[in-house]
Amino acid sequence: MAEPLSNGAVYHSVPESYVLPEHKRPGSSPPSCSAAAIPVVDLGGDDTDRMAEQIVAAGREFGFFQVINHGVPEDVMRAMMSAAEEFFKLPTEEKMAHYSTDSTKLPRFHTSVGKEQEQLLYWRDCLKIGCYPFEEFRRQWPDKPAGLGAALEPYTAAVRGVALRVLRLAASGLGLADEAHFEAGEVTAGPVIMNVNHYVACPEPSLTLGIAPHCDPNVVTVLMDNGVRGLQARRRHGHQGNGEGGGGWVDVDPPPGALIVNFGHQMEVVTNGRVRAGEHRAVTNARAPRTSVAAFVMPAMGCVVSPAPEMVAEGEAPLLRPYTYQEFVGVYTAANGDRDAVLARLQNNNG
Ligand SMILES: O=C(O)CCC(=O)C(=O)O
Ligand SMILES: [Fe+2]
Repeated sequence: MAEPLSNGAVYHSVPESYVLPEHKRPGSSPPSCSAAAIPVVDLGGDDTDRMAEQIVAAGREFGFFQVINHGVPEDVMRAMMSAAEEFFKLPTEEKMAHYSTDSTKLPRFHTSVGKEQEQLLYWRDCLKIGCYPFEEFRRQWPDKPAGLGAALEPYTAAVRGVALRVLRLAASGLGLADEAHFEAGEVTAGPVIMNVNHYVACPEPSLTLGIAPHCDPNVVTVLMDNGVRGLQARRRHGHQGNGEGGGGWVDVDPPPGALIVNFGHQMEVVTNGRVRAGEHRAVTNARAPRTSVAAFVMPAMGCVVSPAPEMVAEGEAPLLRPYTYQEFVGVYTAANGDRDAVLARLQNNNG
């Protein structure tokens, strides 16, 4: 079992098991130029056509954008972030009461990817929490830190609202017949699951990563961090639907109070590649601990995910073969979230 990094050990160098082979280290691909900043979409006001257009444009290029004037109250965000930070300061035995390498367990405290046997470790601890529906999950929420339970409900409700609003805007920007396409189907009918990620300061950030490059498995994720940078999004080159062609890494540097939104694999599938899943990774830093809270709006497990009819031109094949979300999760877990490996196993062979 790998020892969670936040359990109190002091690291003056990166232990061997965290040292990535050279081609996987954060500095091995060139950074994008600064002009490639992640778009900021203002959700205030009533110019919904502009918002929809910006969301679709950002979805094409990055699968990533930031939202301001999103309506999530500042105190709700602050309470969630302080509870998140407090969790990792708890005494080791209190955190370890939730520790598990069973990826189906909730809540679950783990480190790195969180599998039983990991040859190569990532510089991250994580508390995964089932959040919504509240009736299903509330009684399992950790009772420490004291503010966590009270913070989870308003925060989850608010960011789920932002996620659904973004999906309505995306549907309209894409020209889907039903603005509620994503709510009407089962692709947003599953739970909201949260990753509370924590990256302790790392003595040698060039040797390791907090999270390896991946796209989230779900349809849309809303994320906030504690103001310490570390999230990077990959700009995508190449033409639509082509799994290749990852560009450089761009720092996601949100303005104060902003939320970060990224589309997951299911968005790319529903739009048949017109909007991309945002590939991202987390780098570490030597100065300060970083905490991030990622809320995943999930499909129902039995959901058969397929492109919206309007997103498939005549003669065009769907990117992936039909699958249930349950099957997708199995493939995703086996591939450790690696984008190309996931897509290779679900590609449409008739296309
Ligand atoms: O810490 C971050 O900013 C990224 C977290 C993330 O990608 C995840 O939890 O899936
Ligand atoms: Fe992610």
